[in-house]
Amino acid sequence: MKKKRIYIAYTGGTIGMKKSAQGYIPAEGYLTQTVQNSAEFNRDEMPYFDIHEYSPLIDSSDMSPAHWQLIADDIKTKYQDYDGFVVLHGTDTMAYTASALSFMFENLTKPVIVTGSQIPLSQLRSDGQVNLLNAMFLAANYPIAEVSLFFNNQLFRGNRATKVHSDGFNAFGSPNFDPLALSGINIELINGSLSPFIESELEVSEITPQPISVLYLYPGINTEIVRSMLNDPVKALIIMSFGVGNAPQTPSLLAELEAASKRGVVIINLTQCLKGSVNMGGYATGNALLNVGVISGYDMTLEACLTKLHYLFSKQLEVETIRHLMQDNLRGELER
Ligand SMILES: NC(=O)C[C@H](N)C(=O)O
Repeated sequence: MKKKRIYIAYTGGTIGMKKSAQGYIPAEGYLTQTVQNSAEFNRDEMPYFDIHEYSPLIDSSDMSPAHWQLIADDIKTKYQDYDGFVVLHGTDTMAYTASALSFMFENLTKPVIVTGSQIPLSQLRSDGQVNLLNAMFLAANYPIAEVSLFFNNQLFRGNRATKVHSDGFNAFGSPNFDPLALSGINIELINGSLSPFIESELEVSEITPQPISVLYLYPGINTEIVRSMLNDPVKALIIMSFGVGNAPQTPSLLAELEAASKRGVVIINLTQCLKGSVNMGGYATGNALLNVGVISGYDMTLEACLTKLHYLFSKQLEVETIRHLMQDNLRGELER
């Protein structure tokens, strides 16, 4: 069988960092040289690969929608020349980028796997080699045509993954959707299916920064705070609510939400709980939100919800269409 070719878009993150007086910082050229010169990455069983090192390399806390666009456009340019794509990325906002890419790509017929590490390759006990090696191997030999995130021997659907551990190797989870694949002694497919080879033209949607507020509810929250989060130019508010989608029934707070919804702000209800879905029919406290025009985000992650809003608002659709599509399953990001 013909050896596969993998394109590695290296955007930054801990994986290629080195120590400095201020803490870890991205180190130009270090990762690229280390991987190119490593016997392990050049074994016969491994695919051919090219690494494109972005300039500047960034800590993923500095990622923005403009970077999502850069990565998506980069992959589009190389799409016909490679069999699969790996995006090397910092872990802090990795789930946002994976979610954003999942919405931006239409007709994806090749795997795009986002990965990184918790300890730099330059340090002892790094998880970088295992993560990158597996991501490349999976992209070449287990092509699942979607945007996924590989970490700690698990391949997750990108728009279902979320960072759950700040300093463990098991940094990511996918609380509402079992992994696409597990990498143990054998590679085991769980929710992923291997894609038949189809020649197709990749479409990339443009994404532009959107003014979106995220409101994390807590007992005693006052209406002033909520009002300030709904001020112009805010186009959408994501409410991180209690339990199955409940909020305090304070009349002034509900009135603010209703007024905002009536003037076209898209208000979405997500749960603060890591696992499970929103059901605004469960309690009167949730039903009150439904009655003032709040829509359900079901079991979406915050990352999926926020990037989906960016994607839909960038298309300049009618607000009603956006409300409708936010509740539809577009890329496997939610289950109703
Ligand atoms: N582990 C990491 O990659 C964290 C780093 N701050 C980043 O997100 O770029």
